[in-house]
Amino acid sequence: MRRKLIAGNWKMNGMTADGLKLAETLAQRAQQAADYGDPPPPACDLLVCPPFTLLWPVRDAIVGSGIALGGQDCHTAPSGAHTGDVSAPMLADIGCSFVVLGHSERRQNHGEDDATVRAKAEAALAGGLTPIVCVGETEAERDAGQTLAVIARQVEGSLPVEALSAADAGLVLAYEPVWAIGTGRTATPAQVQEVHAALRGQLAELLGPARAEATQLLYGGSVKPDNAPDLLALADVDGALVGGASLKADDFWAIAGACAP
Ligand SMILES: O=C[C@H](O)COP(=O)(O)O
Repeated sequence: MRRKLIAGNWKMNGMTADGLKLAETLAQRAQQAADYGDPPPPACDLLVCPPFTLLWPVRDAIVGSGIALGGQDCHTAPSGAHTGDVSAPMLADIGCSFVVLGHSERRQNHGEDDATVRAKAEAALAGGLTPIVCVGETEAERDAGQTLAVIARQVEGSLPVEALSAADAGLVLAYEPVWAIGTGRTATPAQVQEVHAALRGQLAELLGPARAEATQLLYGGSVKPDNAPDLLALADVDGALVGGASLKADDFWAIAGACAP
């Protein structure tokens, strides 16, 4: 049985006061749920991925709450002359256990291709982090009937298969249709399940059936409290990568609460 993961990708949002308030609110709720069962603890793991500037204060705000911390990107190298970059060991050092890689905004805005994403995922594994590798088709690709082919190509190119096999480590795969990110347009449950089932099948080919069954597949793209129950009930959806709604404690908590026990 795969436990669900609800991950908040704060993207480039939050000054110190905002980020701290959000993190403290989530931590208080998680603590209260764990201590008193009121509200009941969500039947999922929680993860927040703030911008680099907020990692330290958010780490301190959520310590002991059970909420995990993640970065939004990392470099392929562990250290060196890479101005403006942050490495996987640095993220691990500050308390991160996850890192989001290959998000479509990085692919589009920073020209990251599959090979780069794969190298970053290898670096993340070597640095002790669990990579959350993102894939997703554009609207034009979906309209052209290329969705499954595009996703398969991205997975083939982005997944650090050898490193995963060698390290016996895990990763999380996130399906994020580009046309659904930040648009308020969510993929239908049928569209999501079709892609996630294909992802599970491809993982079985690449990593073997047991690891494919154990790998968490997240959906991302305008996940909100009202659509979360239907999406999270799908057979091959093991959680959500939440953008905009993760910036509101009530919404993020409600999405987590939509995970069936
Ligand atoms: O990483 C998160 C995704 O890009 C989804 O963002 P969104 O929930 O604002 O659509």
